[in-house]
Amino acid sequence: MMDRYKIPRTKELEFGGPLGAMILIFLMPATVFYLLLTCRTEQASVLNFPPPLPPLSTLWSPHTFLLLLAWVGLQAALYMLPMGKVTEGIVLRDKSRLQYRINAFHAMGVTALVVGAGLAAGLRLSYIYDHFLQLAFSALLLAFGLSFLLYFKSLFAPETTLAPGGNSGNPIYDFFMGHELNPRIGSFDLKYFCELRPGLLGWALVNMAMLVKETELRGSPSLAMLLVNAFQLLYVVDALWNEEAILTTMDIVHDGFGFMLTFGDLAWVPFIYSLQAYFLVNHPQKLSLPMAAGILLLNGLGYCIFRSANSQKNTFRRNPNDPRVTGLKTIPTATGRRLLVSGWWGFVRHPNYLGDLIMALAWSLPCGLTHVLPYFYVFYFTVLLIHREARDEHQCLRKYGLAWQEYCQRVPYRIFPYLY
Ligand SMILES: NC(=O)C1=CN([C@@H]2O[C@H](COP(=O)(O)OP(=O)(O)OC[C@H]3O[C@@H](n4cnc5c(N)ncnc54)[C@H](OP(=O)(O)O)[C@@H]3O)[C@@H](O)[C@H]2O)C=CC1
Ligand SMILES: CC(C)CCC[C@@H](C)[C@H]1CC=C2C3=C(CC[C@@]21C)[C@@]1(C)CC[C@H](O)C(C)(C)[C@@H]1CC3
Repeated sequence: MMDRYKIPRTKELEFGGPLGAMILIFLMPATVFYLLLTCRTEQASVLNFPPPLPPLSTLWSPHTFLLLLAWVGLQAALYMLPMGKVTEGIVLRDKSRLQYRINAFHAMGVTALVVGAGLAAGLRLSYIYDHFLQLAFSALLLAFGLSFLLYFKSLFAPETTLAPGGNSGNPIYDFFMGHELNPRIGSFDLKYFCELRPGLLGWALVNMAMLVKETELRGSPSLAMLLVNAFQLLYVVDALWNEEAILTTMDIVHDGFGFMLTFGDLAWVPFIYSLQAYFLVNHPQKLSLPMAAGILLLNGLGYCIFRSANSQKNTFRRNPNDPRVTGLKTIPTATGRRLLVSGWWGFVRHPNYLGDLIMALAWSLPCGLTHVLPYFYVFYFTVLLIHREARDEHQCLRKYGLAWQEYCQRVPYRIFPYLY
């Protein structure tokens, strides 16, 4: 009986299989340090030879490591507090459904109070800027440590709880992709916790620290820094407010919790997504008011597309008879679910990615046009979303077959209308 629910071996390997996974395990941390070190140089040029990595003895600091643990510990404690509602995730292969506490937005409120109280008591937020490399190194160690523990734990997990995308049988590949789908300690869901809280809130805190540092150095925050902080804070607040929506994302439904997501959540997001603010501390940019207004509009446009596309799909998936979506055209599929073919989802096949990419550009533009480095996020994110789109198409074709082919015919562009 249970055999029916066993997760089959992963046959189609992504990221170039075990070799690609091995390369990424080294490349992701190397990219973080390369970008942070280059960003600290006066020229901040990607054309220059990479600055040398400081000796390990200066990167490792027990104090910053403890601070990082305290931050993750605070977020874990807030996650466990009985505030907010409890909801169910999607139906799993063995027909069970896991329960999730929805309280990330509350956690953000309490975190703001804790940080505010700390500031009032004399806490120097610019400590984060001053110890940025040490903090990134601590996050790297934490991500490696957690990934090893997760892989070890997954070896004892029942076969029905493995991740469809991380069950190849190759230890390196499964370590990278994540062998277990929803690793939990009791009711504490490690992947769900890491996906939104320590990293996303950490990103917002890092940005704020950069703003404080800039103010300490130059007397007041620049318009460019204020825009970057405001745009990215909006994105973080939006993610926490719509916490329930991540329960249907590929990361929660398909991908295991391995090095890719552990490092992505705990190190890549807070230290790479904050690169624009880090750059602005030492490379001040003059931004005219009309330019700032243009960037503001661009971010507003991106956000509107991103939010309304995601909300349209989430509303439709939760209740296809909701009056907000009943006017939209759909295609029936053999699974009983329908596909939206008008509204945002009739414009391109991934309108939410389009909005996200427009915002990515708006986050980099305040850094001016003289440097490539602050545009790293735009390049990386374009590659990530094109790759993600291909993975999703593949899964949708398997799920919906002919109906998906009809959808692709009726909505020919994937992300960029008339381009791609
Ligand atoms: N900032 C960052 O680093 C990142 C941000 N993101 C953002 O996260 C958000 C979620 O992205 P992601 O999880 O990749 O995918 P999506 O939210 O786009 O979900 C894809 C799923 O939506 C459903 N779907 C696709 N087309 C239709 C349709 N026409 N009608 C109804 N349902 C449809 C399918 O699932 P089903 O039919 O089973 O419901 C498909 O698998 C996006 O806004 C993205 O930009 C993502 C990655 C990184
Ligand atoms: C560089 C590696 C090869 C890949 C690392 C990927 C991760 C950094 C991202 C994978 C999916 C993510 C999501 C978000 C952040 C980045 C990672 C973890 C997300 C939490 C950002 C906020 C959004 O509103 C969201 C929809 C909640 C995102 C979900 C996916």
